[in-house]
Amino acid sequence: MHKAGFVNIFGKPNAGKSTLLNAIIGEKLAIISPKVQTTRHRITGVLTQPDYQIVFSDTPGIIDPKYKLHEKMMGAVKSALEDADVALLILDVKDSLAENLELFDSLKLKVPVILVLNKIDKLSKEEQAELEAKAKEWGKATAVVPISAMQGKGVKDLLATIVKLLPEANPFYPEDTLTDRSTRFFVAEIIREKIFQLFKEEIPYHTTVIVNQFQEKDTLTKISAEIIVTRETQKAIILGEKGKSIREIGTLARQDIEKFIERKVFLELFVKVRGKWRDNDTFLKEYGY
Ligand SMILES: Nc1nc2c(ncn2[C@@H]2O[C@H](COP(=O)(O)OP(=O)(O)OP(=O)(O)O)[C@@H](O)[C@H]2O)c(=O)[nH]1
Repeated sequence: MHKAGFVNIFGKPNAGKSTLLNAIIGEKLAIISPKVQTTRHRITGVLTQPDYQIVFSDTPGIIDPKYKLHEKMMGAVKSALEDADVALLILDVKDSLAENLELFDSLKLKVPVILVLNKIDKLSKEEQAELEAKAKEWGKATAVVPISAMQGKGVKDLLATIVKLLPEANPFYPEDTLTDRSTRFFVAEIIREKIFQLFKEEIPYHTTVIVNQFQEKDTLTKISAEIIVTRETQKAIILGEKGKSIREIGTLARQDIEKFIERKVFLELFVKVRGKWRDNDTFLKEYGY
């Protein structure tokens, strides 16, 4: 009997959705940073085993639609709600349980729910047992599974729990598929990740990245990308003194892209100012939101 289905991962920003997805798929699919709202797109990761296939989506953290960009992100959350076989609702164990449950209640889910308690490496055994008991009292989850996505703890149990809830079906994707996103997309995400890691406060939130050129040459892959910001002052910060900062972004990103595509990479980065890209529908479309 073969099982297959779609599983969506929901949770507040920083709950650990991307880390979990990466732990499951075993490749660096989603970018990870300690700042909130790094994940802006739905990312599908596909796990294929002899007797099952799970298609995962990592949705943007649940947030208020303050900007148009945020509205699009919430759109992604809603569309994910409608097409899953199982929903993983994930929370940070150090965050308020009541608040998270209230948020999950507001989603009005009609699919089976697995409540995932993440970051248990931050709790003692007693604290974990107490939290699990409280989480079970919620009553709306088919299962409550404690994990540490970072350490890979509990991930096997979680997979077994998911598989039990999946319908009988043939695989949806060929067995070597890891994701339906293009390499270009991941390249842009890796560059964005470096910006998140290197710059403080609001800079990363005013930034997007587009890959303009992706050319496979004989000995290397030539990539040219634009970093889009909203103000000249931000451009100056991204460039840094005598281009020091952008060179740093470039070096770090190139190393990771080389690991990801397993080829030598020549990476060219440009910074462009596009005022208010976050509130402009045409730009948002062009940048893939
Ligand atoms: N201690 C600990 N930290 C974790 C664990 N899982 C994730 N983190 C950390 O929590 C932070 C957020 O993780 P992400 O996976 O980016 O969270 P996310 O839910 O995808 O966040 P958004 O992209 O903002 O929606 C990162 O600093 C992770 O390293 C865990 O099991 N234990």
